[in-house]
Amino acid sequence: MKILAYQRVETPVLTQLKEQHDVRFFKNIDTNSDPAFLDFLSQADGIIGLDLPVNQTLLNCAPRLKIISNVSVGFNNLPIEELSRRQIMATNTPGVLTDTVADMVMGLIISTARRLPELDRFVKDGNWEESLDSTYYGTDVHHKTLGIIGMGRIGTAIAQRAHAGFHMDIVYHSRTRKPEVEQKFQATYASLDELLAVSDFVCLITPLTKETEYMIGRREFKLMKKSAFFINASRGKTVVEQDLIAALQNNTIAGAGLDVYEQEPIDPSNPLLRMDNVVTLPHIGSSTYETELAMSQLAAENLLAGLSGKRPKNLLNPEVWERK
Ligand SMILES: NC(=O)C1=CN([C@@H]2O[C@H](COP(=O)(O)OP(=O)(O)OC[C@H]3O[C@@H](n4cnc5c(N)ncnc54)[C@H](OP(=O)(O)O)[C@@H]3O)[C@@H](O)[C@H]2O)C=CC1
Ligand SMILES: O=CC(=O)O
Repeated sequence: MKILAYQRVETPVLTQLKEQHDVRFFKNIDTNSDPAFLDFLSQADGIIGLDLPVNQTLLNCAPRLKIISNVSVGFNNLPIEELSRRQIMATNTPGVLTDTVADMVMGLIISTARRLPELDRFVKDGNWEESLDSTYYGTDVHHKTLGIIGMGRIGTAIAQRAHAGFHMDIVYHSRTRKPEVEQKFQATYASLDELLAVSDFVCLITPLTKETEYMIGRREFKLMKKSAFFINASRGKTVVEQDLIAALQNNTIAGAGLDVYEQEPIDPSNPLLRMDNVVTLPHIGSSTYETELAMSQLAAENLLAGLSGKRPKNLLNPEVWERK
């Protein structure tokens, strides 16, 4: 089988795949014009990789394609209906990254509230010359109210940490109520507007879909407390980034902790990069040695199952399988 690997597949997994199949790895290329990529795509039976922007044009260049296996839980890069129409399977990697991403979100909350990166820079720049005054104080995290938008796998793992470790009050908004989460973590369900109004930390961790695209903008920032911190680990396009920048510039909210952006990698001229009250991470929610390896392994299992006529464990479009 010919397998196209894109952007991120961990080396041990790539090596294993290469033992059985004809595998080509592509990184940092233009998927619209790179001749070697387009040539291999025209023969590819399967694709494995991170965030390949899949559209009609790309699919028209891939007549043999049977499966696209994302090395991520998010799959907003895949046009699922179009893939189904073409009888191409799509898979993702849910679960194996849940705890790692939740840990990172707690890190973002604490870093933002306690100003850790800013104060780290302060010390390293040689500015710590006397005992610090209130200019450098942070904000408590423990016993505050955490609003989680998107109470799925990762949202639940964040709630567990915040409840058990930090004694936070959990308020959440999701498409459906989660009785188990409410009972286990004493979480309260709220409308989006209610959540925004009561939360000290607003944490966004939904998938990017037609419904969640730009769900947080000027109106929503205005509903938040002036002292609130906004944390986004979902996808950049769930937020109107210009409105976030304005909310931070106008002190509509107190700060933000971000792992995702409208444009990734972020443009160096983006004003978010020059704000001390904003912690900016380079989309590293799942990026630990253990978890990236587990994601690549799961993605490879999904890919190999699909290519050998078995039902992949994490099939996103079961209709393709049912029509076989
Ligand atoms: N920064 C990073 O590195 C990472 C980011 N992510 C992002 O996190 C997302 C969530 O992952 P995961 O928790 O595993 O996914 P899940 O599918 O388990 O959870 C998603 C949750 O979002 C809720 N949701 C969906 N649409 C809406 C909506 N319109 N309004 C409110 N809530 C909504 C769902 O509600 P319901 O249960 O009611 O359907 C569900 O509870 C990924 O899709 C990805 O975009 C993931 C991993 C790493
Ligand atoms: O952003 C990462 C993912 O797994 O989704």
